[in-house]
Amino acid sequence: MKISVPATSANLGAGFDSIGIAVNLYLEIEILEVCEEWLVIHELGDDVPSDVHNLLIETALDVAQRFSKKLVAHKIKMVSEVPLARGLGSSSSVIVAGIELANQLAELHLTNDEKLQLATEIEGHPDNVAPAIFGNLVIASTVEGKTTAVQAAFPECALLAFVPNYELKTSDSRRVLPENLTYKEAVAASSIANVLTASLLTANLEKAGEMIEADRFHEKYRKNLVKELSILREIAHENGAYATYLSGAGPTIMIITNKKFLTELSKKIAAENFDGKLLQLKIDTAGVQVRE
Ligand SMILES: Nc1ncnc2c1ncn2[C@@H]1O[C@H](COP(=O)(O)OP(=O)(O)OP(=O)(O)O)[C@@H](O)[C@H]1O
Ligand SMILES: N[C@@H](CCO)C(=O)O
Repeated sequence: MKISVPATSANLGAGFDSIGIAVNLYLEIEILEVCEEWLVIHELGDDVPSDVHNLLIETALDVAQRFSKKLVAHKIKMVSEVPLARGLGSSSSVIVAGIELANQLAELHLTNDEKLQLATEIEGHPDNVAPAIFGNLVIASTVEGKTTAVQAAFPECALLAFVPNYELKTSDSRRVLPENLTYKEAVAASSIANVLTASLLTANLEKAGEMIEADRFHEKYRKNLVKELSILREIAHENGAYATYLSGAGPTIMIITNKKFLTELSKKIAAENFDGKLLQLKIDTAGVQVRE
């Protein structure tokens, strides 16, 4: 049996901790034979455990335990196209895969809403795990432990991601955020997020782009952590793009543009010779998938 989970790009600026999209890079796990001890075969480097301490197995065991079930240890093959700690939801992809692993092995028959509730409790916020489960665009809210989400189609466009050659852990990127916002600032920031959502749902990418870049929740606090952001945003503006935002906690920078500008925009960005990869991505509409 194989389980695949898409990468995700969270926040879209003003949708901080709430809005995310699924994109076409995948984590895939294959469940192989029963073993004495859990074994995860992967090529993700020495920092990613291959035993019971791998986040995949930790998540699956945690979920099984919540339903008073025991899982039999298996050998698992894990292959991931999702770069680690780059703002494309690598931890969420493995958490969603771990929930699905428990779901399949312990026959829990979880609904997507139940998977989302569990995934949000484990990840801490819903904006990556929700699109990883449902696919497409998801707008979600978690308040006092209860997660509510709405999935929708993302407007027709092209996505260009610049993935820098350095890691930025979500925990480090959250450390620079303020503890509190004033009431006035919170109202302003959430009103921008409301118009962003309405613009996305009415396929108005010009207005959505304005609202993405008007974010007041996180990018201004994080911009010094990702020096390429302001330069790429300027290039994107000069080349007709709708919006540029810090994908998740960064350092990946996502550009939303009309397909007709993609080639020229890619050339202009490549000319900057930044250390990293430029990826043309598409929206994944399927979310987590299980195949025999
Ligand atoms: N396939 C994997 N197997 C095991 N652990 C993983 C895997 N992918 C990611 N992780 C764990 O998640 C950590 C990265 O999580 P982090 O939240 O910092 O970044 P991210 O999820 O890639 O980015 P973001 O949440 O901003 O989109 C890795 O350092 C590793 O510990
Ligand atoms: N909303 C989260 C996404 C990364 O996990 C953040 O920006 O910190």
